[in-house]
Amino acid sequence: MTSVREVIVTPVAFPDPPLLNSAGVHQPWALRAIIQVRAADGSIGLGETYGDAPHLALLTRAASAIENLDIFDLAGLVAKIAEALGAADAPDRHGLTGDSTAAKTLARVVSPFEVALLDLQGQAIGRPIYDLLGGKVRDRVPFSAYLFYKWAGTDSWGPALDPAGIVAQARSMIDQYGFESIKLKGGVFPPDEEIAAIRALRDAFPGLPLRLDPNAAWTPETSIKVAEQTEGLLEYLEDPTGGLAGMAEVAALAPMPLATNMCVVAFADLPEAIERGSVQIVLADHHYWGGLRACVELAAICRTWGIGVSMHSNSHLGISLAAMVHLAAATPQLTYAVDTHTPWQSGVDVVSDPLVISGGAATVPDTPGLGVTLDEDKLAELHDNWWRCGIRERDDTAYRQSFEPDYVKLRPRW
Ligand SMILES: O=C([O-])C(=O)C[C@H](O)[C@@H](O)C(=O)[O-]
Ligand SMILES: [Mg+2]
Repeated sequence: MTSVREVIVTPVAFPDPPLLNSAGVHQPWALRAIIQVRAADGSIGLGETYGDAPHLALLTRAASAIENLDIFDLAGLVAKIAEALGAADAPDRHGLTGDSTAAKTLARVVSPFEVALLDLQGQAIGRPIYDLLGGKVRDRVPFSAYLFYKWAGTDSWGPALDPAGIVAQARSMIDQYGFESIKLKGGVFPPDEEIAAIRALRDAFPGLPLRLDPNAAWTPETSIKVAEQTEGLLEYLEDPTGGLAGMAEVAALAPMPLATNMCVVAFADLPEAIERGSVQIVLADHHYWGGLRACVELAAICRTWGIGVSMHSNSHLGISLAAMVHLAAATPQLTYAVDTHTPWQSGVDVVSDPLVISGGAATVPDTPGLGVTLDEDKLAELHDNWWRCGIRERDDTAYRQSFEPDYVKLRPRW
């Protein structure tokens, strides 16, 4: 038996551009936590997750609870962490991935440890993680260009505050990464301006599928109007409005499918969503669904009910990217290009061999486990950033208010 000898949780911070969304604007540093699980034979499994202080406190509790666990005992992993957390809940402040509950908090805490144990299992048997998830159905995982309205920052992207700026951002991102599908983060400007940006993208990139995601910034009435005005332009409309009832109202009239990473964010949300017909596509995200295997289960439920599967992203580094690629490789139902914030991270990473997105896709690694290696020097540097940056919790609203004191987070706003 190979068991867990030691677990190290390291908070890190890396520069993040001023990206706008319906909660406010990204702070200058994004927080993550890097998990290292050292097995008795000396091998190390890696995981990556959110780095907000309340989440970090729970990760630390979980880390001590799993010492001596068999690396193949994933049921034991969940049981031990559930026992360590009790009814703890650590909601985030932005609400961009829906409401928090104790069950979702448990899923969020379990996730990076599950990835790290799968990494160890893969190394132990000499197989890539996708083989532990059922096998690879694709060799390349396509990603989408994830566009944001943004302020000028210290980054090289420049501001994007109108349709021309968004088209220029798309062009530059597509030139660098070869993306063949585009998502625009909306909910920032009045809907007419965002519709104009979508039209400008359609004119500039005639063949590429487009998505718009205002993170529940609109009422159902506004959502229906936008859906009508973007008929034929969007592959899907993501979270136009909040809640399963509101989404169902929109879905009944929208000419395109509705997708979500806000109203179906846990298994408990699925029965009502299915009954109401609230969404046609669910964005899986192993970071809050409870890990890679939980997302495979989610995809199976979606297949049963004829719901499509796409994949969500937050600001992340190369361990999460590798985990997302293994999951996407092993999920036949995932037929949409995956979201990623990778282009916004300007090459900063904690791994020495990050997966590369080129030609719009990442090649699935066939090496044992996750297929990426921690760079101790980079980890130390990003951990030092965490000490220096002073940010302990993501708060897009407060950061925007530091520039615009009258700003309030409103959902819906329009
Ligand atoms: O698809 C989404 O809703 C997201 O990716 C949520 C993220 O937090 C995004 O809005 C962001 O990074 O601001
Ligand atoms: Mg979304």
